[in-house]
Formats: sequence, C-alpha cells, structure tokens
Amino acid sequence: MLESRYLSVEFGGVAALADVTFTVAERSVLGLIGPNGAGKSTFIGAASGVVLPSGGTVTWRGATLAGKRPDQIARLGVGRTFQHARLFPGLTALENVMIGSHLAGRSGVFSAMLRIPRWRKDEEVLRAAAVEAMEAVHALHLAHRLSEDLTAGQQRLVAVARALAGGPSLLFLDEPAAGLTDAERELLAEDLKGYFATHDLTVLLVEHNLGFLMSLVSRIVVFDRGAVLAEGTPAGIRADPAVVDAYLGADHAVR
Ligand SMILES: Nc1ncnc2c1ncn2[C@@H]1O[C@H](COP(=O)(O)OP(=O)(O)OP(=O)(O)O)[C@@H](O)[C@H]1O
Repeated sequence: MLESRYLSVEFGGVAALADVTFTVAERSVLGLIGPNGAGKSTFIGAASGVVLPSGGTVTWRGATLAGKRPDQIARLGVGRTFQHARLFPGLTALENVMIGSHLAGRSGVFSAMLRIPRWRKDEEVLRAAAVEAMEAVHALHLAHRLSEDLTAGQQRLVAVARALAGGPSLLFLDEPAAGLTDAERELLAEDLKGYFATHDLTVLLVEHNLGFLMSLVSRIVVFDRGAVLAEGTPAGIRADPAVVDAYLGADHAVR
C-alpha cells in the first residue's frame, strides 16, 4: 500500500501541500486530479525524492519515501514519469529507455543483472527490458530515432516506456497523455490497461484528460489548493458538487 499521512510541503514558506492523507491500495490504479497548482506534481515530487517534505510521511509497503533521495526511492521499486518528458538529446529512444531503466530500476532489471556477471550480458538484459517496455506502449518503431527528432507525443510514450522498463512495483505517471494525438491517447489507454492487468503494479496517475484517466482508474483523489478535497469512485467523484465546483465545471467537461 502507498500511504500518505499528513504530508506537507512548503515552497519559500508558502504551503503547496498541507496535511495530505490518503492511501492507494496494492495493485490498484488511483487517479489524482485537481485544478492547476493544486499540488499534484508536488505530491509526486515528494514521494519520489525531488521535493523535500516539511511534515508528514509517505510510505510504500511500509518503507519511507518522502525525505529520501531519488536513487534510494528508485531502489525500493518506485518508477515515475515527469510532467515534461526529459529525454536525453543526442541519444536514440531505445538508449533513453535503457539508461532510464539502468538508473531507475533496481528491483526487476537490476537484480536480474546481478545474477549475470558479464557486462555484455548486462547490456543485453537492459536492452531486452527496454524493448519489452517500448513494445508494451507501441513505441518500438521509434527505437532508433534520436529523441530530439520525436514529436511531443512520441517523446511522452518513450518516457512512459522508460518508467516501465525499470520494472517498478509502484509507478507515478505525471500527465502521460499530454501532447498525444487522440489516436495516440486511445492506444496508450488500451496499452496501459493491458500492462496494469498483467503486472504486479500499483499506480498513481495524474492526468487532466479525464476520459483517459477515468478509463484506467478504480478510485480518484481530488486535490484543491494543496489539500484533499474529495476521494471516491469515478462515478462518485463525477457527481460530487464540491468537485464539480472546484474542477469539473465548465472548463473541464468529462470527455
Ligand atoms: N519548485 C517550486 N518552487 C516554488 N513553488 C512551487 C514549486 N513547484 C510548485 N510550486 C507551487 O506549488 C503549487 C503546486 O504546484 P504543482 O505543480 O504541484 O500543482 P499541480 O496540481 O501539479 O498543477 P498542474 O496541474 O498545473 O500541473 C503551485 O502554487 C506552484 O506554483
């Protein structure tokens, strides 16, 4: 279980998150939504070690996440994507996925590597994991293209593949569908659905495209101004007047 208890984050004395408490059940997919600036990315940042909390705890299967370094958190089997794809320029898509899984994945890939001493074998293991992850999101045809030559949507898919290639048990996806065409987004939703169903994976998904989000999640937590505004099933959240008021109103019609 992922458990956030009274997590608080301040930036220069201004509260970005205040006493945020919620849980994500093992092997479930939770959607985290809310208006711009509500603190969604800040939560992922704190839980993945790039933002320091000012109070509270975030634990995964009982192990502390918030307050640790990103590499320590990655070693606990936690993977993430960023709001911006952050691929390394000058490297191919495949190389980006391989490097990402090498840096991040200590649970699946890395332990597999430890059992195979020769460095060539190491590279083969990384490559195989990268190819499998790229295949899972229909991105394998991009393998040998330079990352800077990819469209925004393609870069996004490669970033998702990079997070999957590390073999995470807990995955934070920060707006994976941003910049995708309608067709790419629909395909990614199908791909992720299949992936989640066949892997031992707990997922926290931040996404403004609510059609995409609602097709993947079983529960939703709504943030508003750094606090939990509501929590429930997709149907319950859609019908919650406070959520409609704060977020789902005119500008955010459910697609
Ligand atoms: N590094 C930072 N320094 C100062 N303030 C920050 C920093 N990162 C985020 N904030 C502020 O913290 C608040 C929460 O931002 P955050 O990006 O977490 O919101 P969000 O819900 O992810 O928004 P969006 O949907 O627009 O991505 C905002 O007021 C933002 O301006």
